[in-house]
Formats: sequence, structure tokens, C-alpha cells
Amino acid sequence: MAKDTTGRMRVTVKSGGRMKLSSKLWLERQLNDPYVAQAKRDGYRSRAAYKLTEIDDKFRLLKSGMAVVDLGAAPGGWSQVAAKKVGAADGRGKVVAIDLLEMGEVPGVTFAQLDFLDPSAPERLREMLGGGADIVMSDMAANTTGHRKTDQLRIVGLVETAAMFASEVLKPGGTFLAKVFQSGADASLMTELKRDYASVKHVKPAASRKDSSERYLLATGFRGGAARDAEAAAEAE
Ligand SMILES: C[S@@+](CC[C@H](N)C(=O)[O-])C[C@H]1O[C@@H](n2cnc3c(N)ncnc32)[C@H](O)[C@@H]1O
Repeated sequence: MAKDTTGRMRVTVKSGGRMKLSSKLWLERQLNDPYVAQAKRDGYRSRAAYKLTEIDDKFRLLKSGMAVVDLGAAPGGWSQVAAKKVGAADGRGKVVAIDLLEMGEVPGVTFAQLDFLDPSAPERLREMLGGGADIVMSDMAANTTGHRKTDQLRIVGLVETAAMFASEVLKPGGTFLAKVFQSGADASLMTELKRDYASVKHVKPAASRKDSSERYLLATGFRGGAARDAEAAAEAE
């Protein structure tokens, strides 16, 4: 039986033409998970909402009036948190979100069902955004094959593509937040991000399961395309 990136056993079930992951262990965890119960009480679509809330409480990323891109948004917990913090429902801020899956409407959030790896995705997102972004955040998790090396490459590929997109749309001073998995495979990405952002670190919120290798890469203080290109040109001389 294959394992996913959290190391848990994975059973693949076909449902309505869509592949669904399930397991007895996963179900037990859901039932005993305080964040799942809390999310129900607070009206959040997912327990993931608390990961973003925690990161934001600590680093004060989301502010009223900001423009946010949410990659891999379904079922919508992060979009709900971001929409509330930036004031998207009353038009102060903006949240644009995409996912491979459908997502129920979140007030103030512009959503498109779209594969981020599709060549048309960046342009579509730029159209939805209609300007620069203050934050690009990605909670995307690539589908796993069970083959460790392949899975690591897919995961890193997804984050690198998200980072590249972030560097195209972020305003100077902007933030890139992305889910990664502890593997060391993101070392070269870290080096690039350190060149493009004032601060780059890994964060692991308490709501992220301890036995999971999941963590988040937080890059703040985007230096902006012009500054970055000048630095690269100086290095090349
Ligand atoms: C952990 S979930 C996100 C949970 C979400 N942040 C929340 O708070 O509800 C990861 C999502 O990434 C999406 N995803 C994975 N690869 C993607 C891709 N290439 N393009 C768009 N979405 C993708 C999956 O469909 C899945 O819904």
C-alpha cells in the first residue's frame, strides 16, 4: 500500500470519477482532532484555517486592503481567513483563489477551478488579480505516487513554480508563503528566495500535525523584480 507525504497509509478509492484518498487511520484522526471540531464550531471549511491563522498571528502578514493569491484553495479555509483579514467581502481588499477541485463560494473571494501547472494559469490569475499582489500563498500538495523520489520532485516542482509566479506578481515588500515537505530537496529554492526576499524561514504551526513532514516556507520583504535583476547583473559582471 502506498504512503503519502505524511507517511500515513493510503487507500485509493474512485469516487464520482475523482480519485479520493481515505484510510481508517485518517478517519480516526479526523474524529479525534481538536482542530477539526474547532473548525466546525468556527464555521471554517477546513482545519487548515488554523495553520494560516497561527502563522498570521505570529508574523502579521494579512492586513486590511491587501491583495492575496491563494493557490490550492479548496475547500476554502485559508481563503476564509484571508478574506476576513483583508476585508475582501466589502471591497477593501482582494482574494483570488484557484484549485483543481471545485470550491463553494466564499464571500469576497474570486475563485477559478484551474490547474496551477496549466500554462494558461499565471495569465488567468493575473487577469483575476488585476494588479500586483501583496501575498502569494500556496497550500498546494501535489498528488503522490508512492515513489519517494518522484513525489519529492513533484512537490518541489510545484513550490518552485509558485515561487516563480510570486516573483512575477508580488509588489515590492510582498510575501510568499508555501507548503513544503521536509526533505532537503528545496535547498536550491531557498538560495534563490534568499536573494529575492529580505527574510526566508521555515515555519511549522501547531495546527500542522507533528508527525507530518509538512512545514511552510515563509519569505517576506520581496525585493522586487528591478532590485533582483540589478543584483543578478552585478553578480554576472
Ligand atoms: C491541503 S489542500 C488546501 C487546503 C486549503 N488551504 C484550505 O485551507 O482549505 C491542497 C489543495 O491543493 C490543490 N492542488 C494540488 N495541486 C494543485 C494544482 N496543480 N493546481 C491547483 N490546485 C492544486 C488540491 O486540489 C487541494 O485542494
